[in-house]
Amino acid sequence: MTERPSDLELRRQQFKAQPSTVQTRRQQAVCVRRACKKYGTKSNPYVVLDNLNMTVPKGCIYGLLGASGCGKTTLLNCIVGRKRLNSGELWVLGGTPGSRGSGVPGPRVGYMPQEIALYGEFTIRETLKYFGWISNMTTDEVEAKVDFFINFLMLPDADRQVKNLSGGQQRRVSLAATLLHEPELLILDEPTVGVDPLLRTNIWNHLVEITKYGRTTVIITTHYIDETRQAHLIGLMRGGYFLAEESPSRLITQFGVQSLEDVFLKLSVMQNMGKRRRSSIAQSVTESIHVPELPGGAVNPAAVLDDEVGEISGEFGDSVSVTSRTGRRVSIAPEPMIETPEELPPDEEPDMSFKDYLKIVKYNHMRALVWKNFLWMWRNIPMMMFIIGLPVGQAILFCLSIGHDPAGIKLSVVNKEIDFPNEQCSHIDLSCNNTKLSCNYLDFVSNNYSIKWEFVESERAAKQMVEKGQSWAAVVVPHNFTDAFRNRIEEGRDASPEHIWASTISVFPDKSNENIATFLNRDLIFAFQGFLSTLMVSCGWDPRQLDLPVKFNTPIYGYVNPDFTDFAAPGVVLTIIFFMAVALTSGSMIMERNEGILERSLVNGISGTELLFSQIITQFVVMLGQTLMVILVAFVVFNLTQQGNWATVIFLTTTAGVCGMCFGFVVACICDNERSATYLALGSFLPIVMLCGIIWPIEAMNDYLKIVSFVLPLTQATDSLRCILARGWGLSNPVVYAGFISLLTWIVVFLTISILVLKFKKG
Ligand SMILES: Nc1ncnc2c1ncn2[C@@H]1O[C@H](COP(=O)(O)OP(=O)(O)OP(=O)(O)O)[C@@H](O)[C@H]1O
Repeated sequence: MTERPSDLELRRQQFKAQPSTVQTRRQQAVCVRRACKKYGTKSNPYVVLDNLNMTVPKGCIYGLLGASGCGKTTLLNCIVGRKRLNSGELWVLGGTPGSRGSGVPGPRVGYMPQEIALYGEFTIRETLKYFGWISNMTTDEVEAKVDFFINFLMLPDADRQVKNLSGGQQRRVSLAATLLHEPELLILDEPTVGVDPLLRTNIWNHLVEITKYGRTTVIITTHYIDETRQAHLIGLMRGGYFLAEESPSRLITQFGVQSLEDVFLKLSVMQNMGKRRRSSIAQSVTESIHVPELPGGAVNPAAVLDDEVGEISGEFGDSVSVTSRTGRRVSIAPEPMIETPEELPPDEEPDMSFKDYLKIVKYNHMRALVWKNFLWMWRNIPMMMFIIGLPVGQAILFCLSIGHDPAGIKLSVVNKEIDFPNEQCSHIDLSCNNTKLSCNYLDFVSNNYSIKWEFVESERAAKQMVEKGQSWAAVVVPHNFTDAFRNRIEEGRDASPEHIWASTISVFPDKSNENIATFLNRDLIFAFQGFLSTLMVSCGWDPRQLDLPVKFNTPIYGYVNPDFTDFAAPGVVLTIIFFMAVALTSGSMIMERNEGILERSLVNGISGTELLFSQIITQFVVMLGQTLMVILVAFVVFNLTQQGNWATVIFLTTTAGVCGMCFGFVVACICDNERSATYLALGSFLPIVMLCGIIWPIEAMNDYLKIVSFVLPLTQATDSLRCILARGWGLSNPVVYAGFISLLTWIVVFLTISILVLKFKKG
C-alpha cells in the first residue's frame, strides 16, 4: 500500500529519539542492539564493533559515516547476513538475517559491495541479466530496465564488456546491478567513489526518489561526509560505535556549525576528551566546544564530561552507552514508556510446506548460475583450451616418459678372448664350431636389448669407467671362455671348477640406480638364455635341456613382458583427472570469492548448495571433456592396455573427477586465499600418489599405512580401473564396484563438509 507523503513526513520527524520495544525495533528496516564484533584470536582480539546500537527506520536514507577502517563494511556485512556478530541483536526487515523466510540474504536486499564484484568478461547487459535472473526477474523485465540505467548512470553501450570500462563506470554498473530488482533494503558501500559531482547528484536524487513512498530503505556509506546532507539520518561511527545517529540538519543546527564534517570533528574531540577522563580537560572542553543540548538523550554532555563517566560511546536517538571510570559500561537510555520484555519473542518464521523443505535449489538461481558459468567459459576460450589441454599434455608426458625400458645403457667390456684393440668382434660366426662365443653373446645382447658396449683393454680400465660414472657395469670375459664353456656343457655334472670359473662372464655393476641395475640384470641373463638357445640349435642339441626347470607359460592376464606404464596408467589417469578437478574448482571458487562476486551472489539469495550444484554442472562438462581427451590419448593414441568396457572406464574416471571437484569445494570453503588452497591441494597430492598404490603396489606398504591407504579416495578406484583395463573385469566384479563405492562415499563426505562449512563459516 502506498503511503501518502504527508504521512511519511510526519513519520520521518519521528526518526529522532524514541523509546523502543523489541516489537518496535523489529518494525524498523534495520535495528542493531549491543552489537559486538571482533577479529583476530581470543588472546589477541581486535574489536571492530563495540556495543554498537543502530536504528534505521523504514523508508529512510541512512548515511553511515566514519573514517576508513572504523568498521562500516563489517557492520554492513553483518546486516546482510554475511558475517555474524559475536554478541548483540540484529533485526533486518523484521527478521534475523539468515533465518528461514527472512528474505535476508535474498531478493529483499540489494547490496553493492566496495569492490567492483562483477565479471569483467561480461557485457553490461549480461551483468544485469545475471543479477536480474537471480532476483527472479524475467529477461524482458531486465531488458526494459537496461536502457534506463544506461541513461541514468551515463553508461556506455550496454554491449561493452565490463573489463573495458573505466573504474568509475564499473562502479556504476555495480550500482545498476544493485538497484535493478528494486529491493526493499538497499545497502550501498561507497557507491559514489570515482563518480563525478553531476552524476553523484543524480544518484542521490534517485535515492531520494525511490525512498519517497517509504517502500525502500537505503543505507549508504561514503567518505564524502557532506554528500549525506540529503540523507534522512546519519550515523557517525568511530571506535566501534556511533558518536551520533541523527538527521543531518538537526546535527548542524544543534552544533552550530557549517558542515557535517565539523560535527564529526567536534564529536570526535568530545570522544577523545572523554577517553582521557580528566576533569580538567572536561573543563576546557566545556569552554572551547559548544556541546548542544539534545533532547531525548541523544548525547548527554554530562555523560561526556562528568568526572564519573569517562567515555561516551553512545548514539543519538535510542540509547547512549558510556563507560564509567571503573570500566563498567552503562547505558543511558531515554525513559522507556513501555517496559521492554526480558525475553525476546521468537523470530517470525513463515509456514513452510514439506515441498519447500525439499526444494534445496531454486530454478531461477540455478539457471542464472549455470548460464553465468558457461558464459564465463565461452568468453575465456583460450583459458578453457588450456584447461582441457593441460591434462592431455600431462597424459602425453606420462605415456612418453614413464614405464619404458631404459635405452642405450652403456657397459665397459673387456673381452679377453680377443686381442683388443688389434682384434674386434666384427665377424659373427653363427656355426656350432665358432671359437669366439663371447662375441656371439655380446652381439646377441646389443641386437636384442638396448645396451651399448664400449670395449676397453683391461679389467682395471673397465672398472674405472664405472667408478667415473661413464658406464653402468664392467663386463669381463675370461681368456678361454669358448673352450671352457663347451667343456662345461659336455662335462655336465662332472664339470671341473676351472672350466666353470673360465666359462663365467663377470659383471661389476653400478647398482646406485635400482631401476637401471634391474633392467641390466634382466637383459644380460635373458640375452644369455637367448644366445645359448641359438647355439644349441646350431649344434643340433635340444635347447630345452639347458632351460630353467621353472617355466612361465602364457599369462592368464597381462603380457609376457609387462610394462610399468600399464601398471601406473590407471592411477596416473585418475590422479590427473582428480587433481585437475580440485585445482579448477577450488581456483574458480576462490577467485569469485576474492573478487567479491561470490559474496554478492550470496547476498542476493544464492545459497551455498546452489553454488555447489551449479559448479558441479559446469565443471562436470569440463571434466568430461578432459576425461575423454585423456582416455583417447592414453588408450587410443598411445595404445596402453585396455581390455575392459569403455563405458565403465569413462564412468569410473568421471566419478573420480566429480570426487576431485567435491574435494575442490572443501579446499575452497576451508581456505581463505589461493596460497593456502595451493598448500592444501599440494599437501594432499603427494600422500595420495604415494599411498593409493599408484606408483608402487600396496602389498609392499607398511601394515599401518595399508589401513590408511584402504580408505583414501583413489586406492580402491585405482585398483578397480587397473582390473578393468588389464583384466577386462566388469561392474559386477567386487573389486570393480568397490572403486565406485569408495568414490561415491567420498563425494558424499566432501559435499557434506562443504555445505556445513559454507553454512557455518561466516565472519
Ligand atoms: N576478516 C578480517 N580479519 C581481520 N581484520 C579485519 C577483517 N575484516 C576487516 N578487518 C579489520 O577491521 C577493521 C574494519 O574494517 P572495515 O572493512 O569494516 O572498515 P571500513 O570502515 O569499511 O573501512 P573503509 O571505509 O576503508 O572501507 C579494519 O581495521 C580492518 O583491517
